[in-house]
Amino acid sequence: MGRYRVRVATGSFAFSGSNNQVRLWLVGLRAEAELGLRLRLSRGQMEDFEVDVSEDLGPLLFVKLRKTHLLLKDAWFCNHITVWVFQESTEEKEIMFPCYRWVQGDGIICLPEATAWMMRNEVQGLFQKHGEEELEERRTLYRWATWKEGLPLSVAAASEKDLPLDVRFHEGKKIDFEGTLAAGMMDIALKRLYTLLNSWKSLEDFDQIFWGSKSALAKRVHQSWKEDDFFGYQFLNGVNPTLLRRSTSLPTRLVIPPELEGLQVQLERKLQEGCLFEADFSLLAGVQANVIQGERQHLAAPLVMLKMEPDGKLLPMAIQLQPPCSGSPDPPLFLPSDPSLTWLLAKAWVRNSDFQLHELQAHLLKTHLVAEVFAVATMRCLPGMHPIFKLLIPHLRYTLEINTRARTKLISDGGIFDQVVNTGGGGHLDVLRRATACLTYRSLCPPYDLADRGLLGIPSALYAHDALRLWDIISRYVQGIVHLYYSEDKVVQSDPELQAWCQEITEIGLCGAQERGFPVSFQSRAELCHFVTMCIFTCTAQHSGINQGQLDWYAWVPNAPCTMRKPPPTTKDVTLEMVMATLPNVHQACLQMTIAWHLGRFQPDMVPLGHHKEEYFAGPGHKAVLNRFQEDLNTLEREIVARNKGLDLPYYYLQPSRIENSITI
Ligand SMILES: CC/C=C\C/C=C\C/C=C\C/C=C\C/C=C\C/C=C\CCC(=O)O
Ligand SMILES: [Fe+2]
Repeated sequence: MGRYRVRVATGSFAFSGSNNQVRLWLVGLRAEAELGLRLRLSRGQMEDFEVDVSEDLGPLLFVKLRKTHLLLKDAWFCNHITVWVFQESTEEKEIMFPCYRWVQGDGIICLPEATAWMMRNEVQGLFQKHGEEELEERRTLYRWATWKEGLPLSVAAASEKDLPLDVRFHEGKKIDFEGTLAAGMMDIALKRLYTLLNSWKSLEDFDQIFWGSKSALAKRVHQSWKEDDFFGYQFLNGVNPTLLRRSTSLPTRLVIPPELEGLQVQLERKLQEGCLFEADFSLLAGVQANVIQGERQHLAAPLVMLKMEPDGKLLPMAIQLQPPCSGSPDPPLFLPSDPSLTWLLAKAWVRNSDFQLHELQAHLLKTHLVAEVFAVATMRCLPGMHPIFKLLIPHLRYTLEINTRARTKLISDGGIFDQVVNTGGGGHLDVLRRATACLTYRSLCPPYDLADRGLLGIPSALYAHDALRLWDIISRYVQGIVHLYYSEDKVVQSDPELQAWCQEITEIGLCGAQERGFPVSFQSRAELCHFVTMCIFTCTAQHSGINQGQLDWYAWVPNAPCTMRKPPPTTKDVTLEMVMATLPNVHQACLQMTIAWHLGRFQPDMVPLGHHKEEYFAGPGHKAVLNRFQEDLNTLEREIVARNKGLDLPYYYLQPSRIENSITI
């Protein structure tokens, strides 16, 4: 009683095709019919068929798929099924059934049509029921686990092999990821061999391992790392732009000895002028340092005071390496006027502390682990036809696998942190715990975070500028989509799946983060938009801003030493021997360079922000919103490129074409 054209689209990456047979059914409101097609599921191909169906199916609701095999199971990646219904008046009506999943095993997969969510209360509750069944299954596939107490929950998986195929790396990504690591290990072997024959006594000796692939900015770091303005610059626009604050008073931990009265006066003057800034690493105070191959490493918890010059340069004025401690003499203040090696070592200590807070707090916790909570909650709470699922899923690609790998190779017992980082051996977990305990909702939202840190309206604060622009662009995109589906606040309030998702993130995934400003429900469209903007910003722009700099700023090891092998200086007598005995040894330095390159380099299969190919939504409204998003991103791209042309040091981590659509590395 009807004629249909059916298109079956197979994914285009390796192994997407399949030799197995797939059976297809069209499911309408009144009846369903098997199509009896013989599909050739070739990678990257679309196959079209015309079929006649004798029953009256009524309006089409679902397509059902079932893969069967004789001997060999061969998973198939289905992009989507599209059906055109021939109407009486030859006009065709197109109906989309997005899939973008692996079809494995011989279970039935049921794809609701793309606009199902709008009709969930109609068609006899069939969509509703489908959504409930889907969630029931997903809740068994994606379970929460406590990897370590005091950290956000993670996905239950002992290794990446335990993860569902749909969230695993595709073959190309896996080969690239594992291949570059292997190549990096070869590099290390060669460098160690080479340095065996040479001495390791002066800072220039680090040149012996400073070869292989490195960026132009890394070479500039090599050249300029000792300069004070270069040191200051990194707090604004380096690998970790998240710590600096404008001072509102002199920090209480800053004890200025009477002989430095002049410094006190200067600090107070800068404070009054609004040009005084601070970077406080107190979170590291008292953290146990690692023991690497029997040698105790050391940690500091510095405070750096900086002033901003009229030309926008940020210059360090004083460094206190440890907080004062009752019963001990006051910690010394290191100054730019100190002997040059003394000052250099004090700055190196700050850079080492920044490495810890950057990697553990800004990078791992505030992008990777938080994004994982969004990912698991999304899989558990939002059915595939839910608009927020469709909006977020492209921004969650590969995150569960990269994080699972981090838990088994990077921050695990015996992992990279234990091997070469001074917080390793458990201290790193304490830092993560402390950072989790003070993680606020505001700190994940640049308009608030930058205001709280007093960093608005500073022309030389390029991260801040670009982050705000991106926040606005993402926010407009989110609002565009949300307003298509939520006509008023009441629709938000009465969406039980959405409310459960919010609650699951805050109360379960983030372990009771409502105390730190995270919402447990959404009362309005605006609250929903703000939260979803935060999710997308975190998974895209923020991660790119924090991740890419590893390549540039961590390749020249003295600029950001992964460990310190001697205690922080307590006097100003510093020799070159002390500096070299403190900085990482050859092996530690080599491993840092390799991992920084591995994690910071451009990802070959990267999808730029807003340019995913999957089409989960149907209809012109959504297309227009997405086009607008892409145009806004292009405009920002041009602005940043033009700005950077005039800069001595370009800032490109938040250039839209370099921002990945999700956390994949
Ligand atoms: C110099 C960089 C040193 C440490 C990097 C620290 C934190 C990075 C934070 C998040 C990165 C997330 C995931 C990366 C996961 C695994 C790759 C790392 C090492 C793999 C080593 C291996 O597989 O043998
Ligand atoms: Fe990362």
